[in-house]
Amino acid sequence: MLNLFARESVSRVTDPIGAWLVRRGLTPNAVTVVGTVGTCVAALWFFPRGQLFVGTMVVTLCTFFDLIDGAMARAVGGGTRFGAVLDASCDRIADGAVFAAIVWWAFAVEGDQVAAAAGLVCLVAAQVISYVKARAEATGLSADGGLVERAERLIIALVGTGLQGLGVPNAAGVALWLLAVLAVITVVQRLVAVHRSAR
Ligand SMILES: CCCCCCCC/C=C\CCCCCCCC(=O)OC[C@H](COP(=O)(O)O[C@@H]1[C@H](O)[C@H](OP(=O)(O)O)[C@@H](O)[C@H](O)[C@H]1O)OC(=O)CCCCCCC/C=C\CCCCCCCC
Ligand SMILES: Nc1ccn([C@@H]2O[C@H](COP(=O)(O)O)[C@@H](O)[C@H]2O)c(=O)n1
Ligand SMILES: [Mg+2]
Ligand SMILES: [Mg+2]
Repeated sequence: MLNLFARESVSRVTDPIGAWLVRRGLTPNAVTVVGTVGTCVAALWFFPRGQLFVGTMVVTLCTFFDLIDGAMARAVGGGTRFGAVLDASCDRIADGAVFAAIVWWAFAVEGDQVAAAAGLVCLVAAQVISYVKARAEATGLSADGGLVERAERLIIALVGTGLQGLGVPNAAGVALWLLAVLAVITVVQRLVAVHRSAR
């Protein structure tokens, strides 16, 4: 949804930043890798220590690199095929680290097995949502869209951890269960889209 409706407005902010970074000599691939490493290190450092609010802020900042790398690619004339694969692969690594760190927090710090279970569903469903699209595209089919694409998934999870970090009880658990349900629905939506596209 955000991919459809927010991308243009976000690009108005990110495109000038991307063009400026390119002029400074940075490459899209470097920004993709730095953002991914930053996201992984921040999530795996802060969340398992129970530092949810600061962790949410740093992870959020690092995920913005993913909006900038595409803007830089556009500034250099559309990017490369390797860059597109690197970007999508790094997204999967970052998503894995974010949800693994939240599951770790829920299980080891909170002792909340119900939230940890929801986090595991989110972890697997997030990977499958993207895999269905990638596999469909590799076969010449399409499977775009769905209720929770990557931006929505990150926003729901990070609002949950951010609010929990501010002291709102069960915010992360509620966000994880909501996201788990929406993510499973999205897997089904993408499979239906592939089926339609195959016909
Ligand atoms: C009181 C509590 C406080 C809590 C505060 C925290 C709240 C958290 C709030 C926001 C966090 C937002 C993080 C969102 C980051 C979004 C990054 C992102 O993933 O963008 C997605 C997309 C770019 O996608 P890519 O092409 O790089 O990746 C594709 C994606 O991985 C697909 O995955 P799938 O959906 O299939 O699972 C793959 O299939 C595909 O292969 C792959 O290419 O960009 C967009 O969708 C554009 C719209 C994003 C809208 C984000 C809204 C963020 C809100 C504000 C942005 C303001 C911009 C300012 C930028 C400043 C930069 C310095
Ligand atoms: N290192 C990179 C990163 C991205 N690209 C290109 O940008 C597209 C993604 O743009 P977003 O605005 O959605 O982030 C991606 O599909 C590539 O075409 C790149 O070339 N190198
Ligand atoms: Mg990107
Ligand atoms: Mg990306």
